[in-house]
Amino acid sequence: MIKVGIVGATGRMGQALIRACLGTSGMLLAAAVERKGSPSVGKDAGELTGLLKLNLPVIDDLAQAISDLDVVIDFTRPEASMEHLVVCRDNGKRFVIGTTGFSDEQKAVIEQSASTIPIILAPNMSVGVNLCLKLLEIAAKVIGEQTDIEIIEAHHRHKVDAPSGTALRMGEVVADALGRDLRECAVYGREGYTGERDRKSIGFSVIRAGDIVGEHTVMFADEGERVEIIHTASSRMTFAKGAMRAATWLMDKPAGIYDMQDVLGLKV
Ligand SMILES: NC(=O)C1=CN([C@@H]2O[C@H](COP(=O)(O)OP(=O)(O)OC[C@H]3O[C@@H](n4cnc5c(N)ncnc54)[C@H](OP(=O)(O)O)[C@@H]3O)[C@@H](O)[C@H]2O)C=CC1
Ligand SMILES: O=C(O)C1=N[C@H](C(=O)O)C[C@H](O)C1
Repeated sequence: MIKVGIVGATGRMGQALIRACLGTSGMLLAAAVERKGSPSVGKDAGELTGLLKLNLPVIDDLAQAISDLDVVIDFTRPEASMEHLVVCRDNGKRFVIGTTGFSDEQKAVIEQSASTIPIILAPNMSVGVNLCLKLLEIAAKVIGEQTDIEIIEAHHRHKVDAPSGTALRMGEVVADALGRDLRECAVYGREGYTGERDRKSIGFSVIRAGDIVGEHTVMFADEGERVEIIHTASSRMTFAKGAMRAATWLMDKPAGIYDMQDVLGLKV
């Protein structure tokens, strides 16, 4: 059995992760961790998820449980994930990170830690989004130079980072395929007298509303025709199942930094 620790256990993704873990044969939910001061600490992880009692109380310190875990899955906040990274690194444990919104400095620390432990860092663990990333690479190479490229994403009202990690990764994939640097060509929202569009720019538009799980559209617009690659997530279970697949895949991997393209064998 793979012994799994889930941090952010009572969050939107944490709840889906617990359900996915319990529904995956070969996996054992061995720890459910929340932030210090959370009202969930001490309550049963199964009952909090609306399931049967698991006799697994939510704890508030990953370090308490780490020696008993094979892999830690973290969908929380960048600052929290950075703390959990240190616990995993110091204890030689595999780490699956779904959190988004990291700074460049935080990403550099994650990459350094991957010289010691195996880490998966992926802004979107759904199979469909990762297939879309591959399709985007092809589309950018075929029609990217002649088209205007715009990325539109929509998420629920509680999301705290923008654009989404997925939208940014989509932008990076397209920019890389075209030999552009996203840091130089990205345009984040437009307002006022903007002037005409810079043909080499990649535009980002963000919607935050209601309970939208996650929608991403990448538009390649020419005169006379337009290609759109669209992904719509209708349930968080798609991300949670991807995280279980990632954790299982990581079990026999050496130290290093990986993403879902590695897990799904899409890197060629
Ligand atoms: N890679 C992927 O496929 C996906 C990634 N995400 C990303 O996952 C992250 C979480 O999203 P979501 O579940 O919607 O957010 P939520 O706010 O619902 O959940 C985050 C959870 O983390 C908890 N938390 C915060 N700090 C700590 C800490 N120090 N230790 C332990 N737990 C902590 C929060 O507790 P409290 O609420 O009490 O503060 C909360 O329960 C986001 O960055 C999101 O973008 C989301 C979906 C898919
Ligand atoms: O916060 C979310 O909900 C999601 N976040 C991820 C992101 O930022 O890309 C993935 C997914 O779209 C849901």
